[in-house]
Amino acid sequence: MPATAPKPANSNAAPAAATPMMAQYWALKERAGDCLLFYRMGDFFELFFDDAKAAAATLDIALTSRGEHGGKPVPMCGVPVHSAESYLARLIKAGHRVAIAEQVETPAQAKARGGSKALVARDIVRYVTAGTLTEEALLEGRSANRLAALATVGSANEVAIAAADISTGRFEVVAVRPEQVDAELARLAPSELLVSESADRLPAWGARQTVRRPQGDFSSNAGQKRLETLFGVGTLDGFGAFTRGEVAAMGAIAAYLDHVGTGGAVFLQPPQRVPASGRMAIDAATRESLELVRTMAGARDGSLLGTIDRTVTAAGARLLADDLASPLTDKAAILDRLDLVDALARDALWRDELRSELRALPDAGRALGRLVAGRGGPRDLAQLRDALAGAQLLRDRLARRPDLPPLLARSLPGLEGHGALVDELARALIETPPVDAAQGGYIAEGYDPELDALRETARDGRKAIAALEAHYRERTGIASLKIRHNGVLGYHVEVPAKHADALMAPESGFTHRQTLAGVVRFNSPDLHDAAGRVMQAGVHALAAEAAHLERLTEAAVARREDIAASCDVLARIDVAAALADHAMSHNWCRPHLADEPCLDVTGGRHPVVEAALAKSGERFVPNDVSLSSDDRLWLVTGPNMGGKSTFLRQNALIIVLAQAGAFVPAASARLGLVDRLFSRVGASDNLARGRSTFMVEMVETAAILAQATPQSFVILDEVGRGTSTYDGLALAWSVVEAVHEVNRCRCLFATHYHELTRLAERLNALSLHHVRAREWQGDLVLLHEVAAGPADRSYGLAVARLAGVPAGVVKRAETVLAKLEAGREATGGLAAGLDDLPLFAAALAATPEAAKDPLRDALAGIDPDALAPREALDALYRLKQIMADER
Ligand SMILES: Nc1ncnc2c1ncn2[C@@H]1O[C@H](COP(=O)(O)OP(=O)(O)OP(=O)(O)O)[C@@H](O)[C@H]1O
Repeated sequence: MPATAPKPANSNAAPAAATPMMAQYWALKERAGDCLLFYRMGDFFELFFDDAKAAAATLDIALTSRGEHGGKPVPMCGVPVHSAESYLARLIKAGHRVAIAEQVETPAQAKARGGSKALVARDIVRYVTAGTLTEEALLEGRSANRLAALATVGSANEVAIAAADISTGRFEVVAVRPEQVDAELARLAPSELLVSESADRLPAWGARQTVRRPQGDFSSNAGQKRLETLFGVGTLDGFGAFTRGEVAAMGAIAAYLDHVGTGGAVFLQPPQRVPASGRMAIDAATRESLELVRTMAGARDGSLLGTIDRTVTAAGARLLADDLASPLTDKAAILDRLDLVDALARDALWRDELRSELRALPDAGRALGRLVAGRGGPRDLAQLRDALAGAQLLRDRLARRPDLPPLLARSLPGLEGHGALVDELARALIETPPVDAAQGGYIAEGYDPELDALRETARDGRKAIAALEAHYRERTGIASLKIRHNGVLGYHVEVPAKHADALMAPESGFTHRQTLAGVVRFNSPDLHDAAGRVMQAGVHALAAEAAHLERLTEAAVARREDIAASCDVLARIDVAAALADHAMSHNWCRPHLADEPCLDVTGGRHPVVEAALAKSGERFVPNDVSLSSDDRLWLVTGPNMGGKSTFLRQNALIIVLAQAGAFVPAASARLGLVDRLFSRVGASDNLARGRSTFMVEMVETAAILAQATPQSFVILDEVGRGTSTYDGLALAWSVVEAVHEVNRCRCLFATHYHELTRLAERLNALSLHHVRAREWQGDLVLLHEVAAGPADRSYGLAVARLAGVPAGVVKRAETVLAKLEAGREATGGLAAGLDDLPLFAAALAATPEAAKDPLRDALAGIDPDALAPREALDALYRLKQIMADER
């Protein structure tokens, strides 16, 4: 949902009657565009007009008004600056973007500049947007937070997507075909997506925020320069050979980061090209229906990820989400991961040890992101210190182990080399420094003798002040005399009002400062001196600490790429150990990768359904599957609620897990690598995208038929049920035939159309299976067991009875059913006559689809008599362009 805060009526120019403040507000609002404008007023950020209404509604705070505009009160709301972060978090979550307008001079400076009435200058110093957050409070630790940009270059055939997670610096780019855009965006799931304002179509996949940016941001030439500056290199060649589209997409990210940070640094690692070929293609609809990392409702809990995630670090959790979202197709890479999980699965002691070490490590990746962005503090440096020290210890212990799995052995060097930085940070910082540097006190004693001396002076001064208090009590005889400190007066002497007279006397040595209801406050020359020493030493100490902080931050930032590499290794170990741990406690097995397209699973389970059943003490019934090139399409029938969908999905999930390099929920599993995975399960309404259920079903089915290869795996659940019986059956029939004859992929097809079972006689690689059920003493018992052969009947009425449909209605349905079945026997039923159909392949051959020829089509669409000369010339140019595009 993009933020929509329309500008006030005539925002381009303030009306003559506008106050200077409103004029300034409008100028800033004009620049903020559709972002909510946080306008700094003293200790508050204030919002006006529609911004105020939108923010007040989202934040549930009071909407008031300030002054008038055009005779009407100006709506206003405000949030305190010190707690602005939590309000920002809620606004961002609700889909808004926010522009922060700060005061950029002090009132004194304003006065010096423009006299006593001058307005303090304000400027937008930063934009807070979903994709560009680095604040810990605003981020979900266990999820990646990506900003993506979609660029199309030249002929629309080159599309590239760049994605950056600036909280960790990960920066990737992928070139895709236009039809892959949605799948790729669904994999990346960016929280903010940039598209050019000249793009004529937005991708169907909806980011939480889609932001249109100027066309110039997507220019590949400008992009190249921006990226070279960002990375401080003379050429991008060192990072890889990028296409123009890729450079344009990455450049758009760099331009946006410039825009939102207005100059602030961001942390991006050198971009990595993600080859579309090394990963399993999973389209957006399939991801959604399999609920890999989010449920259909958008929650992590209840997804595959939420169910199996046992990682102990936030970076591990983020990597596991990435792994599940993008399973591999490279056998060697999968085996590498599996070997590591296997080794950790076999050695529980080692696994536990590693996991407890990892658990103790802070999230160094995000701490580094904040430091690079200039928003880091002493606590972030301490997190780096602890994480990197931990990484080194881990490396040393791992290096001593014999038989390290190859992936781990190769990764070890990535954990080293931080010794000098860790030593420096260890000497410089106290054990647990504060998040914020403002109060000081984070640099350790003994690190800097000058700082120690300043602190000593301050301490001595405070001691002297304490001594003065005792001395004054004695001298005045007032036992309740106290020396206090506050922000306005600094150190002062305070006595109850009844004793004040003694100190008021001119010869007392005290100077009156303030009289309050019960107490009177004084100063004295000695106190003034001591306080001055304390204050001066304090100011100098703070400055010295700040200088150290800056230097240490620079030292850490200089090593950012090595630090990020170490974080990646730690995350990989965490993921493998977590998967091993889950596998062992749930009896999962290591999958075997075969060279031929097959899927042999014994005792397979659906991890999410199994976990849900376990909560209510129920047992999941494991099921087998065995697909090969001779028997690659299983038609699964059986009663509603019998477990068909569950069976289909569990096999898709087993494939995803196996190719992500994880163990799988089965007693044994063997599979040939899957290049593309498709799932069309259930007819969930997709009214949000403006298509009817049946339309969605057909669009997705069309995608499967167009793209599935013999290496693909497809699950189809009740295709055709969204339309009339005859249309549905006819479509289901021809889809099964096409999958069998043309796509030739492995496929599980669940259906209620009993008539489809006749296909088994005609299609030799198709076999019939059913989920078992029994009626016992009038009740339906669902066994959830998959068995060979077709279902004997559909049990629809028994399920209706089970669901509590009134007995009278079920009884009536039984009468109707008996009539229908009698009719079926007489006429041959729904599928009567299908036996005479020619085979699918033969039918296809008889109606070859005319080869597409856009030039011919365009020419056919032109009526020369109806064209003016100018239009005829345009038409000629169009034809030339079509020809050029085709080459
Ligand atoms: N193997 C199993 N073991 C135990 N319970 C199961 C199993 N499979 C499914 N179930 C239970 O049965 C319920 C229904 O399963 P599922 O949705 O897969 O049935 P279905 O046959 O696809 O139904 P419909 O035809 O109505 O879509 C599940 O929510 C689960 O509680």
